[in-house]
Parts: sequence; structure tokens; C-alpha cells
Amino acid sequence: MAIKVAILGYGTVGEGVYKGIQNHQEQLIEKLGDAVEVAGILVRDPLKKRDVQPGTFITTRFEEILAIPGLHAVFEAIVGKEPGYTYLSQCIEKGCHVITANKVLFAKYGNELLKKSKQHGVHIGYEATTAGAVPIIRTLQELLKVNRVTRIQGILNGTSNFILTEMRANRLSFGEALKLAQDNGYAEANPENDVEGKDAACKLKILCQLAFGCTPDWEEVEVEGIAAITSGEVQKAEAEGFRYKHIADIRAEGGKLKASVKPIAVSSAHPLFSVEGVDNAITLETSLAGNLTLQGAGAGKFPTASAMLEDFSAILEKSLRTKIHLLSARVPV
Ligand SMILES: NC(=O)C1=CN([C@@H]2O[C@H](COP(=O)(O)OP(=O)(O)OC[C@H]3O[C@@H](n4cnc5c(N)ncnc54)[C@H](OP(=O)(O)O)[C@@H]3O)[C@@H](O)[C@H]2O)C=CC1
Ligand SMILES: N[C@@H](CC=O)C(=O)O
Repeated sequence: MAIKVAILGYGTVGEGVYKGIQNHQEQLIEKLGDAVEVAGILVRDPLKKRDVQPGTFITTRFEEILAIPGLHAVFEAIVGKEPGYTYLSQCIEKGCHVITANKVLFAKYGNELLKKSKQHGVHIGYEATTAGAVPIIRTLQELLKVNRVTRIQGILNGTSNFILTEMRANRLSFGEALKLAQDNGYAEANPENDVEGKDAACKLKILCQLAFGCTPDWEEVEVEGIAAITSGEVQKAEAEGFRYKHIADIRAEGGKLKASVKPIAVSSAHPLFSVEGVDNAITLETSLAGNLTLQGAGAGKFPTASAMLEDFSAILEKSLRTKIHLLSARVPV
């Protein structure tokens, strides 16, 4: 029997998930033992043309998604805290695994959703909320359990890095570079979040919670975007051997967490100097492993879908293992 999933939102990310599922059935069957069927897609505008297979169920009514019999998992790729939080809460209560790309929602309600998922015996995947395809969440969750993380420094917004790169390398104006980022599907529906640093701040909050288990007073954290940087400043920095990078930074210092999100002109000695275009990169300072840097596409249709589908596969494998374990525990010896 096919594994039934639904997708909330069919924009850049939702479409990437749909197409990723269609193009990777062979790999999914091999990993999960069954085909994956997209049993429903939730959208806002019923009149928009969607590139989907004929007969695909598309609705604007969330209740119809929730009513799909035998729904295993829901991919959430809509925008903002609500109605996403309400939708994901209801999916979890119904016993569905959820996989989200929505960092605004997760930065605010991640803890509540994780608690609720434990109560209902389901899993939440949120790799796609932070740094696109870069597997930073599961690296922290699964591969750095003993190490103490003492600092996280990263480029966490693909749009900002893309704009700064285009302004420097191709001499585009800020407006031209932003337009290109929007055309490529990197920017948020409201790009203010990208260029004012708010998007990177949400991602830093998610990483901070995971790595440190607590947070600084976010009201006091300096959050600045790239919107005020001029072409002249970018060229001057270049001539002096520097590049502007939008850097989110959090470190444990004297028993406190200190954070900032802002553009910095870095020299070629800085680990993030060569991270260009839409790439994100994160350097972790750890107690045993030393410094680790992960880098890759930080935004875009398929890089984001990649993070969501890898979460999905890991969650289904995990829940399959739990079922087998429970079944074998019942076998009399
Ligand atoms: N773009 C990217 O590279 C990345 C995006 N993200 C996150 O993923 C999410 C989606 O981003 P993206 O695909 O770029 O956004 P888009 O604006 O391209 O798509 C949003 C989709 O959500 C649907 N939608 C919005 N609000 C509602 C609602 N209330 N009810 C039902 N459907 C709704 C829209 O419907 P309709 O089509 O009818 O308008 C649209 O299909 C966001 O939270 C974003 O922050 C995360 C990582 C990377
Ligand atoms: N708008 C975001 C998309 C991914 O999170 C970005 O540019 O990084």
C-alpha cells in the first residue's frame, strides 16, 4: 500500500517537494518499501494553474486534507506563523508526522510542536527551516550529542548572500540582484525578512535552541540586514581585499549567550569569505571535534525539497523501526 502524504502550499518549495517525490519514487521505494502517493495539496488560490499530474487532489480547505484516510505525513510549505501553527498542531493530534520548511513558525512555536509531537507519538522534521539543503539540524541532533557546541557562526540567508555576491562579482545594483533572487525562488514572499536580517535571526533562534537548549534575550540581540549596503561600499571593500557577508553569530561567553546578526566586511582569512551566491555555510565550534563547517545551497526549490524529503525518509524509517521493535517485543519466546 502506498505511503500517503499531503503538501501544504504549492509555491517554490511545495512544488519542489511534489516533483522530488515524483522523480525519486525508485529511491523512496527502495528505502521505505512502498511508493509515496501525494494524496492532497493545499493552496490558497484555487484558480492558479498547477503543474501536477491529472487527477491530483488540490483544495483550499484544510479540513479536506485532514480527512484523507490513512495520511502518514504532511509537508508544510506555507508562509507565516498562522495558519501553519494551527494546521501542524491538528496534523500532529491526528497522528501524522510533519515536515516543515517554515522557519517563522518554527522559531516561534518549535518547542510547543516538539512537545506535542512527543505526546502523540509522531515526529517533526525541520531541517528545511535552516540553511536549505545543508544538513545542520540533523548534524546537531544526531552527530554532535556528546560535544559541547560553544559557538555557531554562519551565513543563514541565501538571498542576502546572493545579492552581495552579485553586487560584487557582477556589479549589479541592489534592486537588480534582489529581482534575480526573487526570480530564482530564493527570496521570501515578502523579501523584507531576507534583506532586513529577520529571516537569518529566525534560523539562528532555531539553531540556538538545538545547540544550547536555551536562548539569549532576543529583544537585546542586534539584528541588521544588508539593505543599507551600497554598491560603492561593496566595491571599496573588494578593492581593499574584503567581502561583505551577512553573518549570524552566537557564542557562549562567561556563562551567557551572546548573539548578533549583521553584515561584516571579512578578509580572505575568514572561513566564510569564499561562501558565494545562494550558498549558506555554518561553522560550529565544538569541545571535541574542533571547528566543523557545513556548506551548500541555502535556498531554492530542489535544495529545500531535498532537506524535506531526507527528513521524511528518516522519519518513516524511524517509525518503521519502532513498529518492528514493538511487534518483536510482543512475540512470545
Ligand atoms: N523559497 C525557499 O528557498 C525557501 C522557503 N522556505 C520556507 O518555505 C515556505 C514556503 O516558501 P515558498 O515556497 O518560497 O513560498 P511561495 O510564496 O512560493 O509559496 C507559498 C505557497 O503557500 C500557499 N499558501 C500561503 N498561505 C496559505 C494559506 N493560508 N493556506 C493555504 N495555502 C497557503 C500559497 O498558495 P497559492 O499558490 O495559492 O498562492 C503558495 O502555494 C515559507 O515558510 C518559506 O519561508 C524555507 C526554505 C527555503
Ligand atoms: N528566503 C530564504 C529561503 C530559505 O530559507 C533565503 O534566502 O535564505
